[in-house]
Amino acid sequence: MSFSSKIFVRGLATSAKQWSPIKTVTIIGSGLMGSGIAQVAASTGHKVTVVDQTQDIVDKASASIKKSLSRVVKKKFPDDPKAQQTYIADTMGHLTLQTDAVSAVKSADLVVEAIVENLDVKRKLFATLDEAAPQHTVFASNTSSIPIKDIAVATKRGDRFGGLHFFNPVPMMKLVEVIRIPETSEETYNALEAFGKAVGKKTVQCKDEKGFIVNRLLVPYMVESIRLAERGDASTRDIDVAMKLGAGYPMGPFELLDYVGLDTIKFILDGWHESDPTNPLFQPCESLNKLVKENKFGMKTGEGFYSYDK
Ligand SMILES: CCCCCCCCCCCCCC(=O)CC(=O)SCCNC(=O)CCNC(=O)[C@H](O)C(C)(C)COP(=O)(O)OP(=O)(O)OC[C@H]1O[C@@H](n2cnc3c(N)ncnc32)[C@H](O)[C@@H]1OP(=O)(O)O
Ligand SMILES: NC(=O)C1=CN([C@@H]2O[C@H](COP(=O)(O)OP(=O)(O)OC[C@H]3O[C@@H](n4cnc5c(N)ncnc54)[C@H](O)[C@@H]3O)[C@@H](O)[C@H]2O)C=CC1
Repeated sequence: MSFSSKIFVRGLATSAKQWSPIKTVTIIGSGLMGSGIAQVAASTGHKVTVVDQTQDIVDKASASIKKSLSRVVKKKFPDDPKAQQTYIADTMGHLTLQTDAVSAVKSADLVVEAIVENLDVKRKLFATLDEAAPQHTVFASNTSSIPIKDIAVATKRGDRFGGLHFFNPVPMMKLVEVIRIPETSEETYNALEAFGKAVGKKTVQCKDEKGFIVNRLLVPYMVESIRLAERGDASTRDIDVAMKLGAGYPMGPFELLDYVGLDTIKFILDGWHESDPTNPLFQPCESLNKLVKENKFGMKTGEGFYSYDK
């Protein structure tokens, strides 16, 4: 191991040039994604604090994580209830859930933001955390669609800011997109990539452009799916069946839209439409807007393009 890498691995976070492997993680937002990121970080030995707005929300997140873990352990430790319970207890033992973001970042090596897909709310959060977090703390957003640089401007730590874009459901999806902005230091990028691998994911790197890789390619597919249904060319159900049986997708587009959350989808599409109003891909979708107006966000509310047992 070269001299520099020895410093690289052993060095304490005493200067911007050195970093320690990420051990303590704070996740802001305990919804679909934040709870999943917390789960995979805690189950891989990281000390995790998850923050949301109310105790009721974090209690729900705790229950959701336990439910997911109970599914994971059935496959991980078949016919071994003791090992199953130990895995769940160990994971939950690494998790703290609370509602105070400022205290939650005081000893964080990494803060991952997974709150609502709204730039102003993200900026406000990061500006507050930038004042509260230690100098060495790395910030990352799990945003689906907002350029990381547009979020990072709210802080004074562009060199310690990046994107960690996980996929839903986090315990099952093997990918995380690691995004850097021009200011992201090499040490920060390496720390983010190492964290992605440490939680069991395959990392890919991409530029800080709209939708990174996967979402940028999902847009034409999912937008055209809705247009196809709105034109009456096929039903949502048949479009889903067709893509699962004809293209081998695990979910059809409408199942996926309901799974992701129509509120999030609308935030994404509205944001891209605002930034590129003439792009035909980003034109508003009538059926999507109608469902969101009726608070039908998909699986998370029990009804979207389809209805679900809550
Ligand atoms: C109007 C249109 C506008 C478009 C605008 C722009 C759109 C751009 C895209 C926006 C996307 C935004 C989201 C984002 O940023 C990125 C994403 O995350 S995209 C989504 C990526 N994810 C997928 O594509 C998921 C595809 N689906 C699947 O992989 C599978 O269906 C899934 C794994 C979810 C479920 O598996 P399946 O076999 O289909 O069925 P089961 O439910 O029976 O599960 C089988 C098995 O798997 C385990 N398991 C499943 N879920 C979990 C979980 N949450 N936790 C733990 N374990 C889980 C479990 O063992 C299951 O077995 P059981 O016996 O049922 O327990
Ligand atoms: N849903 C999906 O499939 C994916 C979503 N993402 C991104 O992850 C982020 C979160 O998305 P979801 O988990 O789906 O949303 P969600 O709606 O399930 O969860 C968001 C959570 O953030 C909390 N929150 C909002 N403002 C907050 C604040 N100021 N402080 C603390 N908590 C706050 C909410 O109470 C809610 O629990 C978004 O940026 C989204 O684009 C990324 C990949 C996949």
